[in-house]
Amino acid sequence: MYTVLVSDAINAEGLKPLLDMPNLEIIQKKSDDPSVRLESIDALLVRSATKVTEQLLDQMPNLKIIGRAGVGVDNIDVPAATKKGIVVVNAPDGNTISTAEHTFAMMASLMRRIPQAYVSVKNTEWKRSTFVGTELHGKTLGIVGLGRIGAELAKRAKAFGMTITVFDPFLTKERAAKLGVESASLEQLLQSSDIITVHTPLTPETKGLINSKSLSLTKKGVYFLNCARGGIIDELALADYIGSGHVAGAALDVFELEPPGEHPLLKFDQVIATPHLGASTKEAQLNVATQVAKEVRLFLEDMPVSNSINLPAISKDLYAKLQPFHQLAKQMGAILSQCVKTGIHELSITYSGSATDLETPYLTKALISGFFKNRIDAYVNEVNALLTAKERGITIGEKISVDAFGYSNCITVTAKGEDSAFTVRGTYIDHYGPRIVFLNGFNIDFLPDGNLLYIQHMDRPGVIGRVGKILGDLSVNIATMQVGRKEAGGEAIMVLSFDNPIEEQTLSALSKLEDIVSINSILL
Ligand SMILES: NC(=O)c1ccc[n+]([C@@H]2O[C@H](COP(=O)([O-])OP(=O)(O)OC[C@H]3O[C@@H](n4cnc5c(N)ncnc54)[C@H](O)[C@@H]3O)[C@@H](O)[C@H]2O)c1
Ligand SMILES: O=C(O)CC[C@@H](O)C(=O)O
Repeated sequence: MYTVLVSDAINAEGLKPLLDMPNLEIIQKKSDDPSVRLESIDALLVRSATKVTEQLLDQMPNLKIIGRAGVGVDNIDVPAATKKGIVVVNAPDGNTISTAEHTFAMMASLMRRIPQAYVSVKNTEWKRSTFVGTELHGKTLGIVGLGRIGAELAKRAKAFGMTITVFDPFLTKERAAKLGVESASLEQLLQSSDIITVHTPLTPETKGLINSKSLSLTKKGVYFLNCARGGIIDELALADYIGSGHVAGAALDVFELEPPGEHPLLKFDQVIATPHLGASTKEAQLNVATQVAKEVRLFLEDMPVSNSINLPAISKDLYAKLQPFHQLAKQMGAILSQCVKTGIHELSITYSGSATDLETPYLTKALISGFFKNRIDAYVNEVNALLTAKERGITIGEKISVDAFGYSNCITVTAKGEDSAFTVRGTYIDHYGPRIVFLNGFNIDFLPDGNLLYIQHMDRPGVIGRVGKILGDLSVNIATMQVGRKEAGGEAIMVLSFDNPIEEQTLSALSKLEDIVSINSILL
């Protein structure tokens, strides 16, 4: 049974993928509502109002996924979520068109003074000469950040006969040419634009990107737009430049603090504003809610998600290929963890044969998460696997090799400690399944699943029989048994599988047997 908390106003129809899911309860309440049992929540769905802070996450130990019905995740402490292994997904393109259209509407309104004229007419005035505007045609629009929204805005502005200058450090020449925009430095953009609009995410690099210094480079009479995030344009600096008459006006959909209340910028008649409405259309809200609900459902059904902020994107087709190896890698990590009881400082993973064609970094993370699963008292998954290893001083090495030891593919992992090393090798055989084919120096062949016993013993007559007898005497049924040795009379291993977990008294009885070197119970 999963519990999903929807803590912002999210389109109800869009939640259908979750509403249709069996064994799932949806609670639609604010996260600070005292009736909400935060500790029981598995998934949290938000827009921009809920601030998903580390403190909130600390109260949600069961939380596995946060879905943001929108683009910007600046209201979510993503590093804190990542550290806790919580997947963060968003709906990156569901509101692109709506936000681009809103930005365009704001630009046209700003230049033609439509909001001011509207208020005047409503006040029974008819001041035609007061509201003389400026055409968009022939003007240079400077776009800072040419991602999804910036690009859609550029298309619309071009249709209105505007010249587009773009500053985006990640913009390639090919994409600029394809969109018919001119790529420029921020300085060039500031100096040449008649209207400047920002469409970057709010990050430590973009906070205050437009500040007093940048404003001093702009043309007198320039206009500014911010329909991305409050804070990308320094609000007080902008207010100074509007106050001095250098900046002719601004259109703002977003503020550093929302709602802005009595804000210095709102005192200017030449500033128009909307209450963060960029994505507020029926279409966008349905799109983002559906997109994020689908993602959360996929995740809860153990399927790959495509729009995660802190997990690599894996398509359904790719995951279908990856899934058997993903499971194998997790099991190998868990086997290693239960066989190696001492501290380790390195996990070295080698992919061979056709396994090298797979998304190996993802498999490495799965293997590490399997390794930590029963070893530490924290939730470790692909999201925080590397971070967890780093925090515990474990170096991760990933290699590829052509030598697949006679198999078509294999994954080999070695855990290295102070003066010991333990190696596990696994393969996936089509139409047969996953097999562990090498364990701590011994060739072997067993299915990594269920309740296993790994016994290291001396290769002497009667050992296997004695193990069988003890288990029989204790009414423990052996499901399968595989043996392996390096040389006659030397050390050997046996791996047994059982229908039920092995009890402590069975382990104790087996460990007292002659010629037994060590016994490990492995639960997968
Ligand atoms: N007002 C609203 O309701 C609303 C709606 C949707 C999105 N947004 C905001 O708009 C932002 C952009 O959305 P998007 O879907 O276009 O995102 P996007 O990721 O497609 O585009 C962001 C662009 O910014 C560029 N960029 C990043 N750092 C930069 C920097 N330092 N200088 C210049 N460019 C930089 C990136 O290269 C990218 O091309 C979102 O992050 C969100 O905060 C607001
Ligand atoms: O939830 C909203 O309406 C705002 C969404 C918007 O700011 C976004 O980043 O997608």
